[in-house]
Amino acid sequence: MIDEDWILRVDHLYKHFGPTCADCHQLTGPTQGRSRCPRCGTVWACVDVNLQLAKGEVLGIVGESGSGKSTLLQMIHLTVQPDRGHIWYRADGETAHDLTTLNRYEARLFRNTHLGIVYQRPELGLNMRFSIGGNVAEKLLLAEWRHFGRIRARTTELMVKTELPPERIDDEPPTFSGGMLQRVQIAKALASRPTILLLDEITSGLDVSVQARILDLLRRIQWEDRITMLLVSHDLGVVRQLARRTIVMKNGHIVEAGLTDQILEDPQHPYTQLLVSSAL
Ligand SMILES: Nc1ncnc2c1ncn2[C@@H]1O[C@H](COP(=O)(O)OP(=O)(O)OP(=O)(O)O)[C@@H](O)[C@H]1O
Repeated sequence: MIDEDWILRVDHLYKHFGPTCADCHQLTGPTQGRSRCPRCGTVWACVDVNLQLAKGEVLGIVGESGSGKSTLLQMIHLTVQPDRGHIWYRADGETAHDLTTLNRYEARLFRNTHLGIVYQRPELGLNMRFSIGGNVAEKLLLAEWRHFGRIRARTTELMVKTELPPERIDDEPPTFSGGMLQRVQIAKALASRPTILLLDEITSGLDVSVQARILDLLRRIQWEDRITMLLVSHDLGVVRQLARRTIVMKNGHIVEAGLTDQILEDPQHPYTQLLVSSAL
């Protein structure tokens, strides 16, 4: 990737949960095979994480449960505050802004305008008591859309785009199937035309055929809208279908990064070799 091409850049990002002690760094990490310090109990969820996202690219993040993928995504989503490090965002032709310096109001507006997120569990991304129209409206109101007619028209447009029946605009999420709920989440995430879409294990737990249709949909959206995506999964098989580049996380650290095809063909780190052999 050309260095000047990035829209999002994460520099030396750290996040821990716990009191920390003098031995934390020696006792945790991929070499030790643990994120939790056995002396003080602190979990090192992300340690010195660096990455760049080019405009319009899909970057995969793979790693086992607890490797720090969701924490990284939440820091980029500005819902978890990093301990240190920077998250730079740069829109077309603009100067870069460090998102970690935004106050709560600015962060919320940025999140609702420029970012969309889809979770594995629909109840995290949707208000289950609001209709589909209400859920999309919630996101648009937070992005400072005010016109009821425009909000309603945008919702119908998004339902068509995500292959949901528009006549179900007033139905509530519990009446939809698992695959449809992921489409509703995608529709809501795309509502304000964000520049970056964050996807956290969104096909885990779905039937293979339903999973394939969701991945097809994302591929089409990425193609049509040129939207930048960060795709988190424990499954290299899912990531390979969408992401040209992939980073591999283990115990809070990035242990390998590169072109997905190259990682699959010639994994360098022993943990990646294990991931690849189990994905084949
Ligand atoms: N709020 C929190 N308080 C304490 N520990 C946390 C908190 N959030 C995350 N952790 C810990 O940080 C580590 C990384 O968690 P994270 O959810 O980012 O991993 P993950 O790779 O996304 O795994 P999973 O796919 O299971 O969610 C885990 O050990 C987790 O228990």
